[in-house]
Amino acid sequence: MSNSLLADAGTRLQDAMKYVSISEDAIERLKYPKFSLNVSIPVRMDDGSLKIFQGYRVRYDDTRGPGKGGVRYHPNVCLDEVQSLAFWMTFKCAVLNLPFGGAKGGITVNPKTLSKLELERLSRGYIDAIADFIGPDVDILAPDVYTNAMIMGWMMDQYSIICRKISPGVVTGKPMTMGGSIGRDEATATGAFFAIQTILPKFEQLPQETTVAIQGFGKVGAVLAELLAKSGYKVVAVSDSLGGIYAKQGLDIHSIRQHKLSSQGIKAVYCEGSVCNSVAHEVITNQELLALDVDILIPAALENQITEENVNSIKAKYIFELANGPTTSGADKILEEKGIWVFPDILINAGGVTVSYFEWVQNRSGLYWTLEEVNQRLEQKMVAETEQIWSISQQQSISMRTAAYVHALNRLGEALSAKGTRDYYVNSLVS
Ligand SMILES: NC(=O)C1=CN([C@@H]2O[C@H](COP(=O)(O)OP(=O)(O)OC[C@H]3O[C@@H](n4cnc5c(N)ncnc54)[C@H](OP(=O)(O)O)[C@@H]3O)[C@@H](O)[C@H]2O)C=CC1
Ligand SMILES: O=C(O)CCC(=O)C(=O)O
Repeated sequence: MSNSLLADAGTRLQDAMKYVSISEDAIERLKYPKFSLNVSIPVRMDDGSLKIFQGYRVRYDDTRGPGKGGVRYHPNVCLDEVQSLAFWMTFKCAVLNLPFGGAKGGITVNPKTLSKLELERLSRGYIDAIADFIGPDVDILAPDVYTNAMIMGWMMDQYSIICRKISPGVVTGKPMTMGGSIGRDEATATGAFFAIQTILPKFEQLPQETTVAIQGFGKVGAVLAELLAKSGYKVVAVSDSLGGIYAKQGLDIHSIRQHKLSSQGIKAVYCEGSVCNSVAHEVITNQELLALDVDILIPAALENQITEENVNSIKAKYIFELANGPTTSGADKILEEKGIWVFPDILINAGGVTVSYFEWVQNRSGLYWTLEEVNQRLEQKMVAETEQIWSISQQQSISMRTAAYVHALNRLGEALSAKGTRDYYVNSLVS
């Protein structure tokens, strides 16, 4: 592990290693991504010019099943970030005991500058470039930052065209009309809600006495904000890429969400409006939001938000990580010393991939479930794994993050050892 974000992610492995009895060979294997692909994607722009975009797909590990993970469109996407996101997917799928390994993809692009047709050509071009390396039994895609069901639909369609057969199982988070699962759009937030509702009673923290600040008001942050507000929590601050708003008495999340959703711009894909201009409230920066004196802080945007530089300003009692990798390992240690509880990404945001798994199962069986069935199964899994990680944390006197890695490592170690030694030397699924 030589580069920074992945190296930082890897320190979590080192911390957890002390509490598991799996082979050194298995740990050594898990320190490196199994397979990283970097592609150039040519796109004919609306003005007739040709633009080349950089795309990535990383399959970090596929010992427990096909690679699984989202695709991010963002100007800062790079190989190091995608490898780190794929690392986290590996442990997340093991935490939830899903029959998947970890993968992730991305394109370096500001998608808000593209027209809908350019976005479609880019998405189809990405699949053309990586088609040999993905598949329903190889590596399965899904949405992440600035990608959505519409984009997943284009990707699934392009893969089906290339394979000359309808292949819904290659992508999850699709539109319902193309084999998507009911409940997937809200699943990451719903899963986090189930985990929060399992954890807070252990601290005798009641919803109506709990203030919440949420950074990021997209597919996961906005939905969780609304779920929490509906259940009596006081959501006092929310933010997006342009800044945030704060109201001591609590925000009207439903109206703010409606404002954001109704602000789809002329490009007709991304919301151009910000929470900042949705209602008349005190406007704050993202840094100010992180430092608010609230009970719960929920980072739901990007990685590296709580760092050694700003950690001492954090006043929340509990941090629930809805984003992937929002807390650096250095900041984590300081939060622990300060007695702030951190509930880790690989557990808290795992509801999305769990319902992606349900979607993949439904695609394979051809039988589609009701929202009640999806949410019942999601709740069962989130509550069971949250309780198990809580027990490990209490029994071993370790943080919830280290406990989550211990839980995942035990499952990964078992699978690696069941495979024997060949897998340590041969990338069997990579031709
Ligand atoms: N979607 C999923 O199923 C899952 C997502 N996650 C993780 O959750 C996080 C959010 O993903 P998702 O909601 O899907 O993404 P979206 O693209 O739907 O939303 C991202 C949100 O973050 C905001 N944002 C972007 N940059 C910043 C910034 N620098 N500071 C503050 N806010 C910012 C965006 O603002 P604006 O609206 O102004 O663009 C937007 O509100 C990511 O870390 C992702 O990896 C984890 C598991 C599953
Ligand atoms: O639904 C999925 O497959 C993965 C979602 C994702 O990218 C994530 O959990 O970070």
